[in-house]
Amino acid sequence: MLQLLCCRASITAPVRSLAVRQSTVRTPKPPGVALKFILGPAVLTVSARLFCHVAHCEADVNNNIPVEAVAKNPVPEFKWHILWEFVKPQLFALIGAVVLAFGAAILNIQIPLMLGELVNVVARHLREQTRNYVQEIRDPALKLLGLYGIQGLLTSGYIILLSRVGERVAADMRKTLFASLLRQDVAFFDANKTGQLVNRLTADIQEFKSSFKLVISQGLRSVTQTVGCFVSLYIISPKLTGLTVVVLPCLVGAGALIGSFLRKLSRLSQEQVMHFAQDLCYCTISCIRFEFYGLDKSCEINENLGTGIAVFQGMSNIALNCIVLGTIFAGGTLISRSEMSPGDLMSFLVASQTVQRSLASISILFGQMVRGLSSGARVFEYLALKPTIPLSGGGRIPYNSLTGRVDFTDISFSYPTRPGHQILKKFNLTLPPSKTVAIVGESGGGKSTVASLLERFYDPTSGVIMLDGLDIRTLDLAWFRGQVIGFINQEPVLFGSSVMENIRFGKPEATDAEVINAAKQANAHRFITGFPDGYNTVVGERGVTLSGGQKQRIAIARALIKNPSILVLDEATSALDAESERVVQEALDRATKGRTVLIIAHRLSTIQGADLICVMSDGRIVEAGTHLELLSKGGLYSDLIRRQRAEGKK
Ligand SMILES: Nc1ncnc2c1ncn2[C@@H]1O[C@H](COP(=O)(O)OP(=O)(O)OP(=O)(O)O)[C@@H](O)[C@H]1O
Repeated sequence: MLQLLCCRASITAPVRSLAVRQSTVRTPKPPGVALKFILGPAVLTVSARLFCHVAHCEADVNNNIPVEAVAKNPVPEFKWHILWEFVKPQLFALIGAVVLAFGAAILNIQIPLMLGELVNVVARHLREQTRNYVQEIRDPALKLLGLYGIQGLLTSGYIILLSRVGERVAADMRKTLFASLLRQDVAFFDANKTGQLVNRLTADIQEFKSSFKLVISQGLRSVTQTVGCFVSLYIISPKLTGLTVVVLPCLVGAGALIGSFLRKLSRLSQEQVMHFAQDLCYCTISCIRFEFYGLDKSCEINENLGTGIAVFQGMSNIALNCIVLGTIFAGGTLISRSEMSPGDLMSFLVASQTVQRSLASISILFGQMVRGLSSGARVFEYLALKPTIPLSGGGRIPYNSLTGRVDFTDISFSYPTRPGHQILKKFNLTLPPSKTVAIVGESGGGKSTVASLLERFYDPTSGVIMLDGLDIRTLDLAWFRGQVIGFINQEPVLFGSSVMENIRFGKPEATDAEVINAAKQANAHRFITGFPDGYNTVVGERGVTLSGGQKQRIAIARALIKNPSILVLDEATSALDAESERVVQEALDRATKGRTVLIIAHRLSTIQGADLICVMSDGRIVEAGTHLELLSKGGLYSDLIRRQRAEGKK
């Protein structure tokens, strides 16, 4: 699929032949891993983690965006209604996943309370030395075990469901985006880089899928757990919870201050790297010393940033440990006053750790969500694109009454990517039915542009192109390209399938007999049957296992199989050696009989038999006639002939 897209987007030739037919789940690194075992009142730890993480996160986000995009592209808007269209078919699975995740989160809230119960049993046993310890502990222990089991099952369940939803949504998005890209006209591929398109099909969709799964699963769990455990904390000990809430704003304030300083440093470092990357594009030897200075500066800022983060982590470690100590101290006081049991203290510490983990995970998820939304927005931007030249709709001319006469009337044209550069200026030309017209002229004069306009790869800026007196813009494009015009150019695009499939690409419903007949007309049958696998021979990627002349004859067969009324040959033999050219020319001579033919040629020797030869210069036709007429005129054409003969002798 991607190969097809690269093929379509990288050069116009493949685009033309196509146009004729028409998890790694990224788990965010937990910040402050060193603090893993700290049992601190969560809210307090979170502020530290949150701000520290934001600094990292910002650096990460920027690192993923190409310099060019950071500099120029505004982030497109995320369209929720488009996402809804993809999610709708998976709604049942999604609701199931949400319910299971919610259930798992509720059970997670119960676990600290159950642990507290267990500790109370142990403490009572120590205090009262009861003999039936096993009997007493069995029930709460089994309950806890059951809770762990159910929680595990629910977790597996929602992860399975969510990954199913994520994969299907991503696959649907990829298919729809690919189809949407294939519908675009050639001007779109002129303006957009292949890498960018492939990136949207792969990296952006992957990023969106990972974020989607992560945000729903962990987001739901974390929010539920945070709220639930907070309620538990309050129920266990309103006093301890109150203490926590008093300390919180101080820590959040300090964290915010240091966090904003670190973010500033991170931004500075990013800007430095960005400037370096941009400057490098234009850098000459003379400015290399300056660039080294830039690199040193960036290194210095990064070192400062590293030191800042390290100090921040160290300080938050100390703060968190002190808070655990403080909680145990305050809890111990409450226990000694019989206002709290040891089990309650245990529950408080475990619940607060759950809140701490959940809040830290929410802070990570926030960064992930921003990334996911911008990836999704980039994908949706291309999904919503409408081609300026629609592939279907419009009239058709019945085959029996189609004569194949083409008129270019007062055509002016500039490529959309270069609107100021006019290629054709009031260009006029008629291709009479069943006649061969050749266009010659200097390189870059606009000959291939005439063929592109006839194929409707672009529409003229002004003027009209008519088929049998009808403006081609009013005709059904799929019919026009698929049945009326056959196009053969210098670089035929073959796909890595069999010869049979490659020829059938011109007319998907063709029978084997039709394929063989087209191959015979194209002088290709003999060499194809000479292969051990005949028509089933696989031609290799882009036809690498065939010679230039063989590829060209398969392309001719592909064009002939649809029995087109008009044939466009754009430098069809110019890439071939003399022997291959002779064989291909023979095929072409046969193929052009009885059709309206437009030949664009470099080698003038190949078009001497044309009914009309037109010489192009400065965007219009300046001379026209047969070979002999033009020679006797002694104008531009005879000049070109003379020059080519002189070059041939060299
Ligand atoms: N896709 C495009 N976008 C912008 N400009 C283009 C595009 N394709 C061609 N051009 C420009 O249009 C002009 C005419 O190109 P065209 O290919 O029609 O010339 P040509 O006469 O066929 O040349 P040659 O004989 O070398 O094939 C050239 O200046 C070329 O640079």
